Amino acid sequence: MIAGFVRRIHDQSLTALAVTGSHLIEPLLVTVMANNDIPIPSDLLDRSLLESGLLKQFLESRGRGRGRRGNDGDLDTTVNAILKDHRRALRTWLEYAFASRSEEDAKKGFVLDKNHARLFVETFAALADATFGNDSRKAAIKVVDEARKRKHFEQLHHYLDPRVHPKLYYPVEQCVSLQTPSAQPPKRKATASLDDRRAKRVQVEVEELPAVEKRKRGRPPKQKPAGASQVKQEPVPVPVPPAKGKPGRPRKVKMEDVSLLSMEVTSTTALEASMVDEPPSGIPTAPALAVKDEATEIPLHAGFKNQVHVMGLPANCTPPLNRQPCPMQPPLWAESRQELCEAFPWFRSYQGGVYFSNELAKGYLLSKHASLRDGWFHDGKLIISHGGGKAASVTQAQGTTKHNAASDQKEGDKSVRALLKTHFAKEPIALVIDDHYIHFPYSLAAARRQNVAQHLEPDNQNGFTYVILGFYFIKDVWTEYQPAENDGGKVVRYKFAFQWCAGQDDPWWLSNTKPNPIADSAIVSQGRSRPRPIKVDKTQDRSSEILILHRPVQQCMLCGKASPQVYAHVWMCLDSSCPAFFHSSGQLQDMQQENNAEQFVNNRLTVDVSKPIPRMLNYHPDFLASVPDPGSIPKHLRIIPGNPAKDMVRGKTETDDGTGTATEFTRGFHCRACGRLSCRWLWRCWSCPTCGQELRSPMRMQGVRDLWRELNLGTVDSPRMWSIEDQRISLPYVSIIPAQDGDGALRRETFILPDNAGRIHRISHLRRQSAKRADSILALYQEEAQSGALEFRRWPMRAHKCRGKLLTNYFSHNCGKPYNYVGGADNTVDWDVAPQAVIQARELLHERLKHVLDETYEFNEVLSAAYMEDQSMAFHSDAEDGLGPIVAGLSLGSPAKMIFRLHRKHLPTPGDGNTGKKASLRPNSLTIVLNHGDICIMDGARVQECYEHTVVPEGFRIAATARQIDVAKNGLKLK
Ligand SMILES: O=C(O)CCC(=O)C(=O)O
Ligand SMILES: [Fe+2]
Repeated sequence: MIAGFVRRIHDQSLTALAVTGSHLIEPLLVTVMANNDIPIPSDLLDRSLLESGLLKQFLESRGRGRGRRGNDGDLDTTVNAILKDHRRALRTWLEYAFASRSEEDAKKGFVLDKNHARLFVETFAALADATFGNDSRKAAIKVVDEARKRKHFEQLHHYLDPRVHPKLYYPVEQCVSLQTPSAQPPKRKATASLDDRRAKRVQVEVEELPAVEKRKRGRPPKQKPAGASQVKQEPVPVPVPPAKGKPGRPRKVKMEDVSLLSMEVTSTTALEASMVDEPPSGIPTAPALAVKDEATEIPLHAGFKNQVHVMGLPANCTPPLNRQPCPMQPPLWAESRQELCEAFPWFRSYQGGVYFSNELAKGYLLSKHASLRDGWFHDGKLIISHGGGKAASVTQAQGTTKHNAASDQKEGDKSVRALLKTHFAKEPIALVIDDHYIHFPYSLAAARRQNVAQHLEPDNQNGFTYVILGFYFIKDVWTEYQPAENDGGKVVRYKFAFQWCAGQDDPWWLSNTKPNPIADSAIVSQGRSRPRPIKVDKTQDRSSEILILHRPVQQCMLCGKASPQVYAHVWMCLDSSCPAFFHSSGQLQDMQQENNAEQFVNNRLTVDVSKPIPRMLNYHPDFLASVPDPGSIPKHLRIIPGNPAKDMVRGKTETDDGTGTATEFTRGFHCRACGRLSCRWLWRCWSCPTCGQELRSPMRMQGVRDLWRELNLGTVDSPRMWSIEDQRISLPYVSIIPAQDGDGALRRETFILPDNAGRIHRISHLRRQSAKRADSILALYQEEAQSGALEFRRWPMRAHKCRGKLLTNYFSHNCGKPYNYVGGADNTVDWDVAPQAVIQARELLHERLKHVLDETYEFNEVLSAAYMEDQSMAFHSDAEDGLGPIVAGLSLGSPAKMIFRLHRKHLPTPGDGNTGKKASLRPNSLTIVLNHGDICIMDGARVQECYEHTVVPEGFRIAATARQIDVAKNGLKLK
C-alpha cells in the first residue's frame, strides 16, 4: 500500500513538486521510496541528497535495497512507523530545508497532495511553524489550520511532538554517527551508489572538506584580492576531480553550497573551523576590513560547543543542539503572560514583544520567530534580535481567518521609536525570554519538567514559560532586509544588539550553583520596585545618527550615509531609505554604472555583479565586541521586584491610602523562595502558586463613609445618576416605596428595553445614609474575607488570547449552585457552609424583590465579586444555561457604573446611525450608577439574550449578584 501511495504521489505530484521545489515533501518521498524499493528519479534524489548530507547518509546507512515494511494494509500504522523511524533524519532535513529556502521558494508555499501525503506535510508544517518562525510561518499556518481538523494529525504529530522528543537540534555526535565518516569514507560510498551527475556534485563537497581542515592546521589564509578598486570579482571556478572516470568540470560555488559544506564537516572542531572560513569566492569582500583569520576568538559558552551550522543563521550564532534542562532555577520566572505583566514592572505588555512607557522601551521579549541573524553571543552577554513587530500574522474576526503579510518596520513605529530612544538615552532595558526562544543554551521546557517533580504543583504544565535574563543596554541598532512572504519577498527589519549591563552579577545562567535571588545582592541593590522615571529630551531626536556607531564605518556612495561593518564578508549600506540599502555591491554597481561609475570605483567597493546578497552572513567579530560604556546602570535599580506589602507599609507609593485595596495591591508578587512571579490571585494575601509562600497583605476595614466620594461620572447627570444612550429606551418609571425596615424609604426606577427585551430596575435609598443593612453586610464581607471564612480569589477565564492562564480582573466567590461563567464548580461552596455575608446579602435581595416588585423569588446562587481599585468586570452577559429570568445584584462600597449595550446580532439594521460591527464601535445603550446599598435587577431572560453589561467601580467595591440556576440544564455539578 505504501508503494502504491508513494507511486500515486509520485505520479500526481512529482512534477508539481519539482516545479515548486517544495522542500517539505521531497525528503519524505525519497525516504519512503528508498525503503520500498521504488526507483527514485535521479533529479529528485539529486536535489534531496545535495540538500541534505544527513539524509543521504541516513539512507545509505539504512541500505537502499531493503524490502518493504509494514505492508499489512494498515496504512496509518505503516506511515507512523516510518515517520517514527525516520524522524531524526526528516527533522534534521527540515531544519536545513527551512533555513535554506530561497526567497522564491518561500513565496510558493507547499504542494499538497490528497489523502495521506497531506498528513506528512501537515506534520512538517507544524514543526516548521514551531521551529523556524517567520520564514515559513504563514504557509505553515495555512496548512496547520486545516490539519487540526483532521483526526490523524494528533496521532502523527505525537511522534514529532517537542514534548515527546527533544525539540529541534541533535548533538553533533548523533549527526556524525549518521555520517560515520571514518568508517565509510563519504567520497567512495557516495560515488559508488549514485549516478554520475550526483557523484560529481557530491564529490565537490567531499573534496572541499579537507581544505577546511588544512586551514585549521595552519595553512595561511587565501590572499584577499589585492587592490581595493577592483571592479569585478569573477566567481572562482572550483575544479572538480573526475568521478569514476568521468571528466570533471568546473563548478561555481554557490552560497547554498558553502553552507552545505559546513554541514558536511564531521567533527565539532571542524565545524567550528568552518564557521570562520574565509569568504567563499564570489562573495563580495570589504577590502578595508579584512576578516580576522582567527574569528574563533568569539567566546562560546559550553552549551554551544555541540552545534551544527544551521543554514540561514550566522555561523557564529547557531543555536545550541539538544539543549539540556536548565541546571539552575531562574531567579525570576513566570508561568503566564499575565503573571509576567502583573509582577514584573519592566514588562507590562500583554501583546507584542516590546514594553514601553513614556516612549522609552523598558522590556523586550525574545520569543519564537527569531529571524535570520538573530543570535546569542558571548554566553548571552550580547544578544541580537529584530525588534518592533510587523511580522506576518493571522487574525481571526467574525469567523474568518485573515493572513496579514509582514511589512517593513519604520523608524516612526512605536516600538522601534521606543527602542531607538532607549538606545540613545543609554537606558537599561530588561530582557525576557520565553520557552520558544531557540538561542538560549538550555531548554526551559525540560527544566520545567524537572521542577514539576521537585515542587508542589503536580499539574503545572506551563512553568518557566517566561524567564527574565537581566538588564541590558542597546549597544547598536541597524536595519537590514529579511526574507518575507509578502509581495516584495522581503521586509526591512530593525536589528538591536543588547549588551549585558555592567553593575549586575554575571548572568545567572552562567553560575554553577543554584542562585538564591534574595542573597543575590549585586542584582538586587536596594531600592524602589518601580522603574525610576527617566527624562527624555524630546527635542533631541538623534535617530538619524543611528548608523554612526562605534565600529569602523564606510560611507555609502549613493546616499552618503555611513554604515558600520556589521557582517564579516561584505559591507552594505544599512540606511533603509537608500536605494543601495542591503544590496550586494553588484547591484550597487549596476546603479552606479548608470550614474557615476567613476565615483563608484573610487569608493573601492568590491563588486560581483552575478551574485545576490548572500543569505548567510556572519557578523564581523569587531562588531560583536562589547562597547566599553554603553550606559551606566543606576545604583538603586533592581531587576527583582520589591515586596509590594513592604513598600506599602513604608508609605513608599503615592497611591497607598493604607486600605490595602489600592492599585498597588493588585500587582503581582515575586516569590523569594522559588523565583516565580505570580498574580495577586488571593484577596487576603499574596501567595506563590508553586511553593505556597505567602505574603500577608495589610488591609484596613473600610466603611462606606471612608469610600464616599464626589461622583465624577462624565455624561451621567448626578441627581439622576443614569443616562440613556439608546433613545428607544424610555425615561424611567419612578416610584417611591415606603420604608419597611430600618433602611428608610426606597426609590425604584424602571427602564423598559426596546423590542420586548425586558426591564432594568434600580432600587436605591432616598437618603444615602440610611443604607444600614448594606453597611453591616459590607463590614461582614471584609471581616470574613480577612479571616478566611470567605475566600475571594481570581479565577481563570475560559476564553482569551494570552499565553497561560488569564485570571479575571476581579476577585470572586460563588455560593450555592455552580456558576459556569466564573470558576464553575471549583469556585462554589454549598449553602450549608456559606459565609454570613453572602447569606445576608441573599436575604436582603429576596426581601427587596418582594417589597419593591412584589416578586417571590428564590435565588439559589450568589456570585460575590470584590474589586480593588482599578478593577472591573468586562462586558459579558449572564448567559448561563438554566438561568432563571431574574438576576439581582446588591452593590456595596464605592459607586460603580453599570453599562448595557446590545449584542452584535441585535444591533438595529444598518443605516439608522446606531450600528457598528466592531465591539469598540458598538454604542452603549444605558448607563446606570450603582451606589452603596443599591440593587440592580435585570428582569427578563431576553435582557441577557439581547444585551451585555460591564461594571466599572470607582474604587473598592463588593457586589453580590444572585440568580436562579437550574442545574439540570446547566451541565455543571457541585463538586
Ligand atoms: O455588580 C457587579 O459587580 C456586576 C456583577 C455581574 O455582572 C455578574 O456577576 O455577572
Ligand atoms: Fe453579570
